[in-house]
Amino acid sequence: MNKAYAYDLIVIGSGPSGRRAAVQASKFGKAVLVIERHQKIGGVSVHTGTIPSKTLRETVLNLTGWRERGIYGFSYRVKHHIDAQDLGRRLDKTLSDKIDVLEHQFSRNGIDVAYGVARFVDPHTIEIVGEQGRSRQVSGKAIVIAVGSVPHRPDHIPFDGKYVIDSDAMVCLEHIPRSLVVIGGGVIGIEYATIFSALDVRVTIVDQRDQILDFVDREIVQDFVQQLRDRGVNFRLGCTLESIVIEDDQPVALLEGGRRVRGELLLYTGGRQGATADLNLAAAGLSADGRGRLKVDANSFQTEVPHIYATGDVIGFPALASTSMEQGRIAACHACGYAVPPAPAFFPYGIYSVPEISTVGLTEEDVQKKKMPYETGIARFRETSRGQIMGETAGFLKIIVCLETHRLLGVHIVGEAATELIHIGQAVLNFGGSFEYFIEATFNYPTFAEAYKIAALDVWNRMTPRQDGEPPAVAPETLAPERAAKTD
Ligand SMILES: Cc1cc2nc3c(=O)[nH]c(=O)nc-3n(C[C@H](O)[C@H](O)[C@H](O)COP(=O)(O)OP(=O)(O)OC[C@H]3O[C@@H](n4cnc5c(N)ncnc54)[C@H](O)[C@@H]3O)c2cc1C
Ligand SMILES: NC(=O)c1ccc[n+]([C@@H]2O[C@H](COP(=O)([O-])OP(=O)(O)OC[C@H]3O[C@@H](n4cnc5c(N)ncnc54)[C@H](O)[C@@H]3O)[C@@H](O)[C@H]2O)c1
Repeated sequence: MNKAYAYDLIVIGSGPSGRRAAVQASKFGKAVLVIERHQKIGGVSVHTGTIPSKTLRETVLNLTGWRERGIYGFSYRVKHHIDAQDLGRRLDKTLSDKIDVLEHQFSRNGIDVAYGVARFVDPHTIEIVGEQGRSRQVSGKAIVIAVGSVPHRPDHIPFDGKYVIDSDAMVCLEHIPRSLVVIGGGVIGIEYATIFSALDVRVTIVDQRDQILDFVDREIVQDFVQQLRDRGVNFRLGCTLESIVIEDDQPVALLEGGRRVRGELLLYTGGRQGATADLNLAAAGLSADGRGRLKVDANSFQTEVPHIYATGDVIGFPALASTSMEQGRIAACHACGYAVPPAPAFFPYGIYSVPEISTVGLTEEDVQKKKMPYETGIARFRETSRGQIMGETAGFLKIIVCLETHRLLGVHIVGEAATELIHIGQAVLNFGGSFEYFIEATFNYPTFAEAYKIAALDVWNRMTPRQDGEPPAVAPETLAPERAAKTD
């Protein structure tokens, strides 16, 4: 242990990034303290965000029999009357198992945990204010701020926990509403909207933008939106929420231009903000932006005060549990004097809507903007044997390929297992591989992964000279030399 300070590393926050930072530093033999304001470790990810929402999704898919409807018809149900208690039961078990694993991880790695609100006294000293206002001070050679984020709650939204709620309240609903209005078609809004639509709840999604999920490839979003419209989800896009009133025991969203949208419950998911309000950042020589976020060096995650790092949601984009964990690990390595390379260029997005969406690399819109010569290949899941066995009637995988180098530029998937499948594309992309890898490699059969081969063949067929005199869809000079030779 460093003599001048009580701890080598103090981590504020026990979410994914704080946990990774703490465990990494303890593996280097450092004395580590994690400070957590809640009574259980885990962060947003475990208590109100990632794990609860994904558990809820899995419960809904299982109890409704959603995955079997392609085979047995749309009226197929595993359980006919699903109530909030049915949803809560699995959630309680998953969360208590998860917390147990995390607590054991901390104790076997010798990580100290202090429960209370952390605030800076000076750049190396933190006061921990516990229950009943009891406080103590600790000092650390290095500090990681991993305080995460909280839902953005604008003043004009009348949150009351009954008619108008934010995403934190979605994990403890006492009953399932018959209709739901979701304000905000970002990832959180879309995930909950589609999970509740799978429960036969009437859902309306309102967003001020003309399109939802604007960072996702348009062809994927168009297919996704069409699937949702087909099952009765309503969209009010390009509509800004002005205010909310309660009429006849129901919330009514009043939209710019006079439109009204009514439902039994209104979920507001208009973004999140960094949870820095209680940190007394000025005492550490730091300040946050208007949304509570901190600025860091993109490679080391150091703030302007070099021994203080910030990781996870508190630094803003991309604000994912997956990327937050990596940031925490890299920051701890840097703080402990261990050089690690920066994270690979492309990370995946997994949107756990019903159906799933996952994406890595450039979208078709990106390559068009960059004026790169490209070709796309598509595989429908219903064309894969695994898809047929599982009754998949929708969903597809799209690859984008550079015509000059044949390198894979992007992979975009909507449908079952998208969030797992994406990692095959991610590996090829980050290793700089060409799409021919998918053609030459042998895949397990039957699998959804076969879709990569089908999509790659789709590209290949369009690039390959035909023997019936018809020109190929893509000029032959775009073929790599060794490929052109093979087709002679
Ligand atoms: C509904 C929802 C679904 C999501 N789904 C996904 C998903 O499927 N996949 C994905 O990758 N990401 C998902 N996310 C995002 C993911 O949860 C976050 O990116 C992740 O939790 C951020 O981790 P973090 O370590 O930055 O902080 P957090 O998980 O936010 O944890 C921060 C911790 O710091 C503590 N803290 C704050 N201030 C103080 C203080 N002053 N003193 C002491 N402790 C403090 C908090 O109590 C909290 O426990 C989802 C988020 C939400 C809200
Ligand atoms: N699966 C995942 O990876 C996952 C899941 C959930 C959350 N997250 C993370 O959580 C973060 C927050 O997600 P989010 O969905 O709350 O925020 P967001 O910022 O992504 O989306 C908010 C949406 O609300 C709309 N909006 C805001 N105010 C509005 C108004 N007054 N009227 C109409 N529309 C309005 C915005 O146009 C935007 O589309 C994201 O950054 C995401 O990375 C990730």
